[in-house]
Amino acid sequence: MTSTPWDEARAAAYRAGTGAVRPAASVPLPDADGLTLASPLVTLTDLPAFPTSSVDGWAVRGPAPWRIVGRVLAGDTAPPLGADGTCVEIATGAMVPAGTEHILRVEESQVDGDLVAGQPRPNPEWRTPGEEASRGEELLPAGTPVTPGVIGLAASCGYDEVSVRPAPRAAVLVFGDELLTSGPPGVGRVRDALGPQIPGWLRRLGAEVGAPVGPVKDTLDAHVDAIRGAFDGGADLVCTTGGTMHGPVDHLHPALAELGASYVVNTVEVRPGFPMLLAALPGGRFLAGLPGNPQSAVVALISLVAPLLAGLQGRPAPELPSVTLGAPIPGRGSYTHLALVRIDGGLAYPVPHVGSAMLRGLARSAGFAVVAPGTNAAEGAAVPLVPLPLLDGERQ
Ligand SMILES: Nc1nc2c(c(=O)[nH]1)N[C@H]1C(S)=C(S)[C@@H](COP(=O)(O)OP(=O)(O)OC[C@H]3O[C@@H](n4cnc5c(N)ncnc54)[C@H](O)[C@@H]3O)O[C@H]1N2
Ligand code: MOO
Repeated sequence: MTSTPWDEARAAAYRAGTGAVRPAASVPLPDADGLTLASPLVTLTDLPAFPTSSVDGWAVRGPAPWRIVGRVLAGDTAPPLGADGTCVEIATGAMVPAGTEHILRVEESQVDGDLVAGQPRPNPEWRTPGEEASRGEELLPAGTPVTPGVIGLAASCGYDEVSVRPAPRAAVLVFGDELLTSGPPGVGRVRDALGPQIPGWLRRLGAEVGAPVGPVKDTLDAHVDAIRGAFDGGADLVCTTGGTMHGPVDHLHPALAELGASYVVNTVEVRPGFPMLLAALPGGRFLAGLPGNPQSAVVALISLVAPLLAGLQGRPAPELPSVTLGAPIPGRGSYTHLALVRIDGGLAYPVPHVGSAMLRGLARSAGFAVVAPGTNAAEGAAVPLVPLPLLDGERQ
């Protein structure tokens, strides 16, 4: 068993994902929210597609006063303004007639019978075709996550459907006979803190996830059956929790052998979370083995599953922003140390209650500061941050 350095493990997980990127599919615009562009978004028309009035007023030609010869509303096709000394009433969003020299705002005009007078502003009060983008121009690259803003942009430049990478389908299997699924923990028994938690993280990383399954009985047969069942149910990725070590009832490794899996990563030189693994199964499917200790499971999720899912969705590899530490964080010898931090006044501070079996520190953290192997990070040092995949507003 060769352990992989943490940054190499992240890169290997991303490569594995890109090698099995989800096939592109065309979906109606409203269904694309949260998915990923499979091809660049190229505008199908000039934006705007026609000269468009920015104001309500009068489209005028030649010197004042102008005789009113018509009216053009948004949606109309405007006939040309043929003669000097004429104007048409024009609405915001309406097509500007050819021959228009100025648009005079209604509130800055004087109307007397069928004559209009006033001083137009010097700058054009309309948008010219192609001002925002020219037909055929690339607006967004492939790999862009589709947000409501992207959907709006696609609609404005003519799309009914977009080509996207569908969400990877993930399943969560919880291992551990000691786990309770309701009520308070008691003697020898702990509450399952991963089944209720992991699906939410996976969704924030772009996966589609059903209800967690488990606790799966601590036998090899039950493990193999549960994993097979999850893949047969259509999962591209199965996340298991617990059983990653080689204790008397840790059956994950033997189950992987029985299923013909090959390791992408088998243990990582990181603390906490080192027994994490990522395995590839035939057909471009994956199993992520998250350690049973709850914080370690989340470390595995952000270390291996996040880059894998980015690759499967055709997204760029997640980049790590840099943070400045407000307090020192010791290293963990030859391992990468991922230390939970909260951000306060622009500085990152380690939080208490960060044992690998604990979630109290994690629940109030923004992410993990990365302390490189063989180093200690001093107060004021700039280090990479692996953000927890929180939504805006969830980060404290
Ligand atoms: N001899 C050694 N033993 C262990 C080592 C080691 O190096 N040598 N490493 C420890 C580390 S590090 C971790 S992490 C764990 C990983 O163990 P497993 O992935 O095999 O997980 P389990 O043994 O099933 O459980 C570990 C721990 O976590 C609790 N647990 C499990 N699942 C859940 C859950 N869904 N919700 C809440 N808590 C859970 C479980 O009760 C155990 O306390 O191995 C160490 N051992
Ligand atoms: O991965 Mo274990 O301590 O690293 O929880």
